[in-house]
Amino acid sequence: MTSTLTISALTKRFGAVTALKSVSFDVAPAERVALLGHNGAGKSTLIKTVLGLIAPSEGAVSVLGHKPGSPEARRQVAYLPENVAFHPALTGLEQLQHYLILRGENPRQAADLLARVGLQDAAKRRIGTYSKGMRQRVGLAQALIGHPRLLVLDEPTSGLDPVSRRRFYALLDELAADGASILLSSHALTEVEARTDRIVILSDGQLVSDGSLAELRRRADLPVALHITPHNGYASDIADHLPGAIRVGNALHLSCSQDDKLATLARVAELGDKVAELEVLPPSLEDIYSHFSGRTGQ
Ligand SMILES: Nc1ncnc2c1ncn2[C@@H]1O[C@H](COP(=O)(O)OP(=O)(O)OP(=O)(O)O)[C@@H](O)[C@H]1O
Repeated sequence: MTSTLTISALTKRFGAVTALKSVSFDVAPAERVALLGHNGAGKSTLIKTVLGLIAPSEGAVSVLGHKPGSPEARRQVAYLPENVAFHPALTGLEQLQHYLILRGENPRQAADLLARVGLQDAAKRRIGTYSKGMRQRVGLAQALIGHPRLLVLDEPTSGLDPVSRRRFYALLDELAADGASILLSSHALTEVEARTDRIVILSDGQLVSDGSLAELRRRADLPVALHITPHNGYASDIADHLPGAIRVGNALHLSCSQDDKLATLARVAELGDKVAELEVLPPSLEDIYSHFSGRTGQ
């Protein structure tokens, strides 16, 4: 199947700064790909290159076989920036009609587009009265003009509440089901985990990981944590039976590699009634992200 987006050995330098270092990946039709990375990792630079706003220093980008920024590519790509700005005095309907006219499309589509993003009831209200989530949805409605094959979304849900985020991703799911590809940048692995098919992680301009969350989890091979709550008086017995267990309050904490998980659980099972409760905690998404991005706390 022909890729919607192909990025081949893309390098971008700004003077002495190399913002992207030989980055390669594809986005297939109907695929939802999250682009993650710390501040300055190169996400915006990559997005700008895909949109044709800046040229690669080396390597190539192809959007449905076209050069980014070419009229053919622009017709098929839509972009939603992190902070969308609209004219506050225009209604949602007027703003959309204006964009449709600029794109040479029939302005009558405005009401349908607004309904698609759930803004039908607010269509005739001034955008100045919209919440951030509503403005973001106007942005998405604008991005839907002309049935783009690739949607490029730069931190589309930053500042949105959990319900608005869920609605936003539900709409992206519909678009992907219609065959559109989605490339969205984010800082939050937790947020994109269930909503994207693949996660690409950039770190200092390099692609450090590319795969589904399950693949990243396997590749990271981070330890599993076990939290054991002993029945009264058995903490010492359990600690003796499980070398490496550390007492934390009333519980005992233990960690083991993925490969040792079953053997460790078998050791815990040997303790029988001495154990009141057992919790098995796989590595968190943040742990996985930190592992690949080489950073913590982001
Ligand atoms: N026009 C420019 N001139 C010089 N350096 C730049 C330019 N644009 C980006 N850079 C540098 O390139 C690197 C990557 O920046 P970029 O904006 O792509 O990161 P990012 O991952 O989008 O970060 P953030 O999450 O903070 O938006 C940074 O070191 C940045 O300072």
